[in-house]
Amino acid sequence: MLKALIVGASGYAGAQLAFYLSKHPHIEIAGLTVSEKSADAGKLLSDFELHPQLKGLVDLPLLPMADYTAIIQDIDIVFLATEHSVSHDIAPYFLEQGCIVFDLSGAFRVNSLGFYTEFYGFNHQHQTWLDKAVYGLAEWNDKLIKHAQLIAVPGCYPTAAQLPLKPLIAEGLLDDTQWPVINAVSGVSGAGRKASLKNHFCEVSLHAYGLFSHRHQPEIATHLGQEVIFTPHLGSFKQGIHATITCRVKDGVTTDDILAALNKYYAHKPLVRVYQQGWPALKSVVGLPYCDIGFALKDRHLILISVEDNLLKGAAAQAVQCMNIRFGFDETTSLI
Ligand SMILES: NC(=O)C1=CN([C@@H]2O[C@H](COP(=O)(O)OP(=O)(O)OC[C@H]3O[C@@H](n4cnc5c(N)ncnc54)[C@H](OP(=O)(O)O)[C@@H]3O)[C@@H](O)[C@H]2O)C=CC1
Ligand SMILES: CC(=O)N[C@@H](CCC(=O)OP(=O)(O)O)C(=O)O
Repeated sequence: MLKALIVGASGYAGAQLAFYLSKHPHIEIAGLTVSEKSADAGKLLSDFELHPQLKGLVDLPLLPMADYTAIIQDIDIVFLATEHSVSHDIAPYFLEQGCIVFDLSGAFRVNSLGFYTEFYGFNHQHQTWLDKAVYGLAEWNDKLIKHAQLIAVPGCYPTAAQLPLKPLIAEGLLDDTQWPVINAVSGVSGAGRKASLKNHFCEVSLHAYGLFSHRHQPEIATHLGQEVIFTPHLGSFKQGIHATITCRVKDGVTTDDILAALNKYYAHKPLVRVYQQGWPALKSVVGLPYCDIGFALKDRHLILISVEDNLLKGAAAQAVQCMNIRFGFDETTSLI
């Protein structure tokens, strides 16, 4: 059995990770941690005020992240389900101890120091680890993930945006003079568990945010190798991302070409489901680890629809998928 630690276990992504790991036949949860002064330190993760859905499944205490050396004993794998700057600060410690680290934050996703100053508001101090980090878009980077020590699990919006576009770019079907336009709506859990007026459920109706400035735009563009226009929206539902992506295809490209490209890359990838006709709705993926993709083509105008659960394929499920790939387990172990 491999021993895994989840840092930030009381958060939305951390609790989902704990659920998956509790079912995993090759993983033992060796520790669940929160911040040193967390109000939840000492409680069980399944406490009635935290994640009672895990009662009887993960009745483990949340340890305050005070003494790293005590926590790190015999740990093979660390999941960082923490805010970007926290992951940035603590990942090197675990890496230097030889742990395999899966970071769910954005702290190691783009290899550019300036990107962090501009979009994350902190100066990145770990160029060496940025150089070594592998971007965990599981369906596309499995060969690199297999040998990585630090896996930067993609953002929730970037996963939903890139999975439908990548096959079309790889097959040269898009007219690259027109940037794909990605409009995506996320549920409120995308903003994490900590309450604020901005993501207070009663205050949210449906609004766009981060116009031309959201940090996921450069993440998407970097890993697609294609500029995009990306506009995130917040909707009044709990979980899920629905992305509508409008692009222009090259002259002569047909519906069959689009379908053939999607099937070529995903027919044997169990966590991406391509609709052979029609397109998916959010309800088909909420609570499940899939990204579902459909499309419609009219003349040279293509609309791609992709849906995922932001906390699952957009975070915890993709992290576990990466771990399964990294350690040679079946990709879907404990996920489906
Ligand atoms: N929510 C989503 O849809 C997605 C989230 N992500 C990323 O995953 C990460 C976690 O997100 P999410 O679960 O939503 O966040 P939450 O705010 O729900 O949870 C954050 C967790 O981190 C803990 N924490 C805070 N500071 C520290 C610290 N210094 N040391 C240890 N633990 C700490 C919090 O507990 P406490 O404050 O009590 O210490 C809590 O357990 C973020 O980087 C986010 O960007 C990625 C994709 C999707
Ligand atoms: C609805 C909402 O607020 N979503 C978050 C993105 C989700 C997230 O946690 O960011 P990462 O995927 O980069 O880790 C945001 O827009 O900042």
